[in-house]
Amino acid sequence: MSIHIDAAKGSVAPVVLLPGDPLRAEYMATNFLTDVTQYNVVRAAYGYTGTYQGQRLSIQATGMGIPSMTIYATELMRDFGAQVLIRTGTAGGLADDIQLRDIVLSQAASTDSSIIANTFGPGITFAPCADFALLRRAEELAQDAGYRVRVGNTLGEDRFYNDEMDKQKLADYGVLAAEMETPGLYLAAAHYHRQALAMMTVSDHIPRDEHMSPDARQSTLDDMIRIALRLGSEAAAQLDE
Ligand SMILES: O=P(O)(O)O[C@H]1O[C@H](CO)[C@@H](O)[C@H]1O
Ligand SMILES: O=c1cc[nH]c(=O)[nH]1
Repeated sequence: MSIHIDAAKGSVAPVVLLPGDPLRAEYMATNFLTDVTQYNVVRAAYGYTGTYQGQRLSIQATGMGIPSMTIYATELMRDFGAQVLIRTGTAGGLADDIQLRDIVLSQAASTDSSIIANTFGPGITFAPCADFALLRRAEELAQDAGYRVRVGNTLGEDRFYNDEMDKQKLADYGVLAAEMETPGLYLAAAHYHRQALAMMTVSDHIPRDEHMSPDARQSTLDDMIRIALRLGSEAAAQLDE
């Protein structure tokens, strides 16, 4: 067990999907996995392990924000041996041509967080980025399924409510969407030499003040969840080889 995950070693699979919302973790486990066991309830950060298309996968809620994400990502990799981490989140669109329901794959994660400076000191602006093999395969799976998918730079911001930040400028520089965890995930994965990818469904468009209805949110998240599960099960099969 670790400080925030009260589970026996071996109860977490090498491939872990990471929604922020614990209820999304429960929804994913209940609706998509078979032979499910719940391995964590500490702080209601639910964790489940089950089977998808013959492969053992885990789903761990990470909470909101980079500090929370880095706790779970670190403990999963350091204490439970997780090798592949796939975030299944939501995001607010920034770019003009992003629409609600799009799936965004975070190729690189810009941030206003201090974690980069805390890690590398002044003078270095480390660029947290996705594992390329996961990124390429996720895009392929989404394209093949006919989903609208975008790949690019995302913003992992420290504050959900932040009207001081010049988000228009970020959009002008190609940042597709904003969320709150991916820089922490990519930085932790780089530290432990593991593979990570963040995928987000666009649930809001920030400049246009658009928001997905609860029904649309549910069905569109299902599309992303299927891509993440398929990607995760392929990664698990490769780890077994
Ligand atoms: O839907 P999740 O995965 O929680 O992700 C997004 O939603 C939360 C904000 O509402 C933040 O955690 C943000 O990153
Ligand atoms: O961080 C987030 C997540 C969803 N929608 C937003 O506007 N921001």
